[in-house]
Amino acid sequence: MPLVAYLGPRGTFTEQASRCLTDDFDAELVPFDAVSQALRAVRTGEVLAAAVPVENSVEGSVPATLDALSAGDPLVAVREAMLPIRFDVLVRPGTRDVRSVASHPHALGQVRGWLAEHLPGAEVRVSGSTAAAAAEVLAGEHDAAVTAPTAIEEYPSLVRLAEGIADLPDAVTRFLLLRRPGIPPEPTGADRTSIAAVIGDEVGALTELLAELSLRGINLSRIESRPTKDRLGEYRFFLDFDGHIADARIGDALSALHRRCSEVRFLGSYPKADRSPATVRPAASEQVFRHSAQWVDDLRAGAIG
Ligand SMILES: O=C(O)C(=O)Cc1ccccc1
Repeated sequence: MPLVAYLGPRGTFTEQASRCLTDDFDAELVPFDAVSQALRAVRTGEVLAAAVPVENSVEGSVPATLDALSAGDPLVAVREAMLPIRFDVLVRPGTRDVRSVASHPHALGQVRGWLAEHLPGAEVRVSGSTAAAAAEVLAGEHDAAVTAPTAIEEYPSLVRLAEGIADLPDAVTRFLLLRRPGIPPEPTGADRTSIAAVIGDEVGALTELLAELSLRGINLSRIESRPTKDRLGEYRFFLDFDGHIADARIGDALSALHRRCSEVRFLGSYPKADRSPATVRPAASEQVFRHSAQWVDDLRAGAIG
């Protein structure tokens, strides 16, 4: 049975997401302590794929995931999942005074208001994941953990101090299933393409990169920058846009970016979790692209334009 890595231990949001991401094949889910370790296991071939959190509607991107995607051998996303996010607070039975509370940074960021109101004196500590924080509470390292609602099933000797909390009730986290590069999943008409691009430190470089997309009627759904870590002021841009590399307008835009950027990494074309079809302007449709490419071919072959 293929192995699929996830950010563990058992009981994380990513474990839940990994079940959605593998619901069309039999997979054995294997927990790893960090996103970077899960991705390393994909790169070495120890596992087939890894489920990782990539961004949240409240806290933004997960930097550990973006960094692990841009360093090391390339990986590509083949599926995405969205999970609504609410949290429980778990403590050891009999805990009266909560002096420390731990969780994954993205969880802490989404309950900041609740913590300030209900546990104002507690020291806030960062753990590798929400479930790692629960394990650490069990071991007596912290008094409370902010966890996924499913975590109590893995830590039944802890009790809920609070249930279903979130500063913003409609928070959603997006997860990706990443594999070693291969033929992308078939286009569905409701796909997303992700890339990471490094541009030169020149006037208008970012505007020109974005123009390559907008001129071809491509809808950008995310842009995020991370330092390249090579030199101060140099950034890698993570872009998500509607469409599939098999689409003429996307292939055309990618080849333009390849000419323009000092580095472009293809991070996959995969079906969007919400299955919302891409809206394509008439001038950017497959048919129009094919027709105009044919026109150029005909001219080259000596036809009269
Ligand atoms: O720590 C977890 O449970 C994770 O899967 C990472 C995470 C943390 C907070 C919201 C979404 C994902």
